[in-house]
Order: sequence, then C-alpha cells, then structure tokens
Amino acid sequence: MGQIIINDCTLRDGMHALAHQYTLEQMVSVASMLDAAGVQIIEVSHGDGLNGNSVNYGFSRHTEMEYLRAVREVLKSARLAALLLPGIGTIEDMDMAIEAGIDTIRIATHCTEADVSKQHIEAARERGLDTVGFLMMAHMLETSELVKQAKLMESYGAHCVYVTDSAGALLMDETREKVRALKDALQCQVGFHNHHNLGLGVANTVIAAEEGADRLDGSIAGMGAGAGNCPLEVLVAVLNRMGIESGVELYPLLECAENVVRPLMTRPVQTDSSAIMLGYAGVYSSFLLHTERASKRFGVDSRDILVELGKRRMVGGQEDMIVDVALEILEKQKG
Ligand SMILES: C[C@H](O)CC(=O)C(=O)O
Ligand SMILES: [Mn+2]
Repeated sequence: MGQIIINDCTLRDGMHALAHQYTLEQMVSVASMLDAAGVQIIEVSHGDGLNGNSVNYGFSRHTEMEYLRAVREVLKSARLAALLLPGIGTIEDMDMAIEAGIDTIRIATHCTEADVSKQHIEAARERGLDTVGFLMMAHMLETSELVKQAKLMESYGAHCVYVTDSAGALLMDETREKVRALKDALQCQVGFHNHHNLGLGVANTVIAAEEGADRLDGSIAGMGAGAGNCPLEVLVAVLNRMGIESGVELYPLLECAENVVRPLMTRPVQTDSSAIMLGYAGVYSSFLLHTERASKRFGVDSRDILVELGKRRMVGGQEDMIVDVALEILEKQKG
C-alpha cells in the first residue's frame, strides 16, 4: 500500500450542510488547522462546485475567488483543490480558480456521463493541474459499467478517478467490489468519496483503503451533505489503529472538530431520519436541505419525498424535481 492521500471536503461538501454560508474567517480557521495537521489536499468551492451559485443550488455568502484566495493565503503545505461539474462550472471558472491558486481540480460527472468531462479534464491537464475524475452516484451503476466510465476519464488524462458514493448508499461488499475493479483496470490512481447516511462512512472508506485506494476523502466531524462525509478524525484514528500511515496528525483534527466545526453547524450533521432515507432510497445527499424545505412548505413527509426521488432515479442537477415531487404527493394526499 503506497502513501494514502487525504482529500478534505469540509470546506466544499460542508457547504451543503450550511446552505453555502461559511464566513471567510471560518474557512480560514478550518483550513489552517487542516494544513497544520498535515492534510494533503483541501477542497474549497460552492457545494455544487465552481459557479454553483444560483437559484437552483443556493447562493453562497462569498464568491469563490474570495474563498479560494483567503484559504490559499494560509496554506503552508497542503494542496488547494476545487470541484467542477461540467454544465455548472466552465473552463473560465477553472481559470478563475487557477488565478486564485488551486493545484488540484476534481471534475465531477454523473457516473454514466464521463464523456462530458473530456474537455474539462484535457483543459486541466493542459494547464498543469493535478486532475481528478469524480464519478458521482456510483451505486447506480453496475461495476463493469463503472469501470468503462472510469477508463474514459483516465483516457482523457485524469491522474486519479474516484468511486463517489454521493448517496451514501453503497454497502460494504459493493464498495469493495467497485474500488477493487477500478484498481485492477486503471493505471492511474483511484479515490473514494462517500456519505455517512447508512452509518458506513468510515467502514467503507477503510475498505477502500484495504483495496488500495490512493486517495481517501473525509470531512471534519463529517461536515458534508446528508449525514455528512466520512468523518476525517474518526478515519485517521482507525487508520492509526490499523497501522496504515495517513500522514495526518490526529489531535489537531479532534480539536478542529470539537472547537471549530461542530459549533458552526446550523443543523446537526448526523444520521437522523431524513439522512438515513437518503442512503436507504439512494438519493443524492445534497438534496437533504432542499427536501426539508419542500417538506415544510407543502406539509409533506420528507421521507416520502426522498423515497419517490429514489424511485425516479433523480440525480444531481434535478433539484427542481424536489418541489414537483412534493406537490404530486400533496395532490395524491388530497385525493
Ligand atoms: C456536487 C456533489 O455534492 C459532489 C459530491 O460531493 C458528491 O456527489 O458526493
Ligand atoms: Mn459528497
């Protein structure tokens, strides 16, 4: 097993949990602690990636240029990353992020749509970035098909391709199978990102490590969409116990979780009933707050909305369907 690279998502996936409202001071204090702890990559973007600022996804408190620049200034050794979803973010947004000082770009597509990442991955490589492909909602695709999609990203020039369990729906054997298959089929690195909706955030990430995943994602105190991401401080504690070197110090992460991240949560990031339903029904974790808002607005049980979204196999970008589904359920209830 080579040196694992930890990619922290507190300041990007964590944006979902805060409806994209981090202050610059909060970002800077989390980033400095992560950097001092030895975290290798720190991701900063709107929760839905560069240029996510919109009615559909929610407006952030500051511009991405402001967030990225503020964090860049305090990093001493960590690489700065941004996430970009083709169709939301453009190559101009990538250039803005390069100007702000990113080293790594992660290009995310739905797991069946790797082909839309070609232009962005190629552009990132031309610009000299550490370039990552991120195959979202990986639970929706048979492993053999996921491998084909991953190979496409590799062929465009990705240095690493991720199995991304956006819904926190993967079971442990499924995680093992998918990560193993990508490791067997690809020459480039393989990464793993997940959500803790079924309480498997750490277990599945450890399985990914056992299967040789090169990059592992986590967030402090899980700070991410749904029940959050794999909680990074717990992951590091478990890896330490297993004798797997992460290069990251445990105590500063514990302090960051206790003193900085948990106190700023406006809604606890936890495996509560809505979050469990995300994993159970296989729904994109960032739909959580949108669904709870629709549930309140129309008086419809958020669990029913999530089950229906799962049945319809809704994917990222279809946030507008949450209101449609809530209204349909309401109509049915009225009889
Ligand atoms: C845009 C999404 O929040 C990306 C991600 O973290 C996931 O799919 O999970
Ligand atoms: Mn995520």
